[in-house]
Amino acid sequence: MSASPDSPPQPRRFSPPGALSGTIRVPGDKSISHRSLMLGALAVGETRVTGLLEGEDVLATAAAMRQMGATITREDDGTWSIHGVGVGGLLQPAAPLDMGNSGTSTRLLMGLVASHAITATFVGDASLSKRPMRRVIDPLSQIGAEFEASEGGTLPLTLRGISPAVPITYRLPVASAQVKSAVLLAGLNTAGTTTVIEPVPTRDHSERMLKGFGADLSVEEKDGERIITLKGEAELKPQTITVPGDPSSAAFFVVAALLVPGSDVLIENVGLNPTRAGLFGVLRQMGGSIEEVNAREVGGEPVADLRVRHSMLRGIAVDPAVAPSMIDEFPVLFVAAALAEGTTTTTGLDELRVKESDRLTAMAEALTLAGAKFEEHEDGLTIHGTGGDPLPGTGEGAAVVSHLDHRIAMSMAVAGLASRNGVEIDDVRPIATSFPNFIALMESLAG
Ligand SMILES: O=C(O)C1=C[C@@H](OP(=O)(O)O)[C@@H](O)[C@H](O)C1
Ligand SMILES: C=C(OP(=O)(O)O)C(=O)O
Repeated sequence: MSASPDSPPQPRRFSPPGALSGTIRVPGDKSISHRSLMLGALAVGETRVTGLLEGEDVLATAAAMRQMGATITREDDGTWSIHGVGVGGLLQPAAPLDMGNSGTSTRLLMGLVASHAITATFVGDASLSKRPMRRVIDPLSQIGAEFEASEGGTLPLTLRGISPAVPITYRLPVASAQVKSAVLLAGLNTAGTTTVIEPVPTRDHSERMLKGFGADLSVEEKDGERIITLKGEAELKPQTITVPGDPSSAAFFVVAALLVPGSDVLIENVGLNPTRAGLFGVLRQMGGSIEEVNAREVGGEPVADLRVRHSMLRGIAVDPAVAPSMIDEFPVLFVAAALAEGTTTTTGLDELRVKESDRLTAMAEALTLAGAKFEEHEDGLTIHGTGGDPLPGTGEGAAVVSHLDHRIAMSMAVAGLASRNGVEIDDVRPIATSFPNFIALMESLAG
């Protein structure tokens, strides 16, 4: 699978498989994989990474870091080796940085470039070129970087970094780990103290990993807010990193096992950082049988194996406060809710409208086509579940539209497993951005 514009769309039908059973291991965490490459590229010496996610988004980050001077190689056993250039040592890229479909690559790399005296042009695919970049342009302009971008603040854009940059204190206007990380990464090569105030906590991989690489970073909690302080002109020390499995990828198989009658599945090595694991708590609240076994720590992150068994789910009102800890998991939660008993309400999800697609409208359209019942609101969906009956599925000649969004494609693949007639998806190429072996793992569980 490749989302390269040169290859034609790949439609595919996902049909009810019978019970799912067996043991699988999902690929490495996407957020941690991006950050391993970026921080490794800024350390002096060799960083070694095992379990790196080899999806298109992460490979776009690797290519960009190479364009800016890092030496990054994959060894035959799958270990990645990164020789960094040192903080302040990024080189002027000779060509535009192609970010593909990846918001994380774009926003975090904009932070890195902003405090180096280099100029970079960022380009991306049709989905990424619609996504808002003003949220990083604003704080990075405050440090002194300059931008040439369209009125709407979208890609393609050119960023002229500055060194020395001005250290800032920035209060996040949106709950976004990407914006937080962009400001912190810019702070690495900025003399003085950079502070980010986070009114709503988001995934904390940047903080954990910056500390792990030896940056002087501290986090204080005050009046329910997180205040993150980073001392600049850092010297990062190379690390040996084991990337835990991605909970956002495990989510699809957790929901599939809950929905398909008779299923009993073990998903090994799932990262359970509390800023990421919100979905599993919500599914348990709905009555889902998800057991954590062999809880341990991998690469400084909590990890466990998840045993998931088919369960009758009940609709609930999902607390909007958990949204940041499961922000990428709502599309597949909507699928779970579509088969629950009673009504599930979700609110506070405006951010879903600016992901790879507008995930509220895309899921509303896709679930309608598959026969689910719900209402779309400004900031969420209300879903009326079937009470455990399979969804009808898509009819002859009808295909759900994935809008270049891997999570829409994978969520509707799960809906197909839990349907009577199967679900046809217009294009499964986007799945390769975050989960290249998704279909192979699904087939292995279906026996
Ligand atoms: O920092 C990260 O690695 C990510 C942050 C989130 O985006 P936002 O910062 O836009 O919420 C998430 O949706 C994305 O998949 C990965
Ligand atoms: C939103 C996502 O990723 P990104 O912002 O990196 O494109 C995602 O993986 O669901």
